[in-house]
Amino acid sequence: MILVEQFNNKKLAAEAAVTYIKSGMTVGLGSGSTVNWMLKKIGELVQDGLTIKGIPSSIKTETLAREYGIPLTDFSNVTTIDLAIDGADEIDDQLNLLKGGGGSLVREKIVDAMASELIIIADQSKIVSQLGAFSLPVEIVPFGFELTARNIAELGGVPTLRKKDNRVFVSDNGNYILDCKFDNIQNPKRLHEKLKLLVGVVETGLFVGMTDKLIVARNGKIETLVNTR
Ligand SMILES: O=C(CO)[C@H](O)[C@H](O)COP(=O)(O)O
Repeated sequence: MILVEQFNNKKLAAEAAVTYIKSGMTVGLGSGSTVNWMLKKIGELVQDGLTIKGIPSSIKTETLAREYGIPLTDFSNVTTIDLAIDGADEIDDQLNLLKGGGGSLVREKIVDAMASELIIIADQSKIVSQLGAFSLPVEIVPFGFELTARNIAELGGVPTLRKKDNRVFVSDNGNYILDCKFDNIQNPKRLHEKLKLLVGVVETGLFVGMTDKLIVARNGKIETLVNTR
């Protein structure tokens, strides 16, 4: 039997988030396949007269945004981002995130952290009770990566150097990524802090306490959760 997904939940969540974008805004553009649906929709709205400026969080997003005709800007021209919309690999019930499956975690974190509001878009497959089934991406400086990997292993992770097409994957920032298996990340903030203290670590895929709103599509229905912290 072939199971065909009845609804495109990523597309639904992305299009629901776009309704929060208003003309005049500077919008942080996340990365990933869910965000790509958002870019398509923003492109259509721009054709219809929406005036925004986007700040992309990856070269892939930048390329696609340009193809869709979305006007872009950068940090030399803005002091604030009104709204950022991004995807995630895992989302826990505190709306903490595990991100970086697409390898864009550093730029995503910079864009998301700068935004006055961060909306996360996802289908239901991303909702978990505890982060960590997905290996945690950690971006590291290439020099001495073997040592950084050993130090991460001492914290209880099992790091694997990310490869693509049989070559070491290199991020948009020229760095490597270690996908680190931690069984059950019980305290994401603490783990993030410990990893950040290791020399050679640039950034982790743990986005703790950053989400303002989660838009998740489940079986064709949208649920919106607002972080009231
Ligand atoms: O963190 C990310 C990329 O670094 C993405 O947001 C995350 O991987 C979600 O991707 P998708 O929408 O394709 O499931």
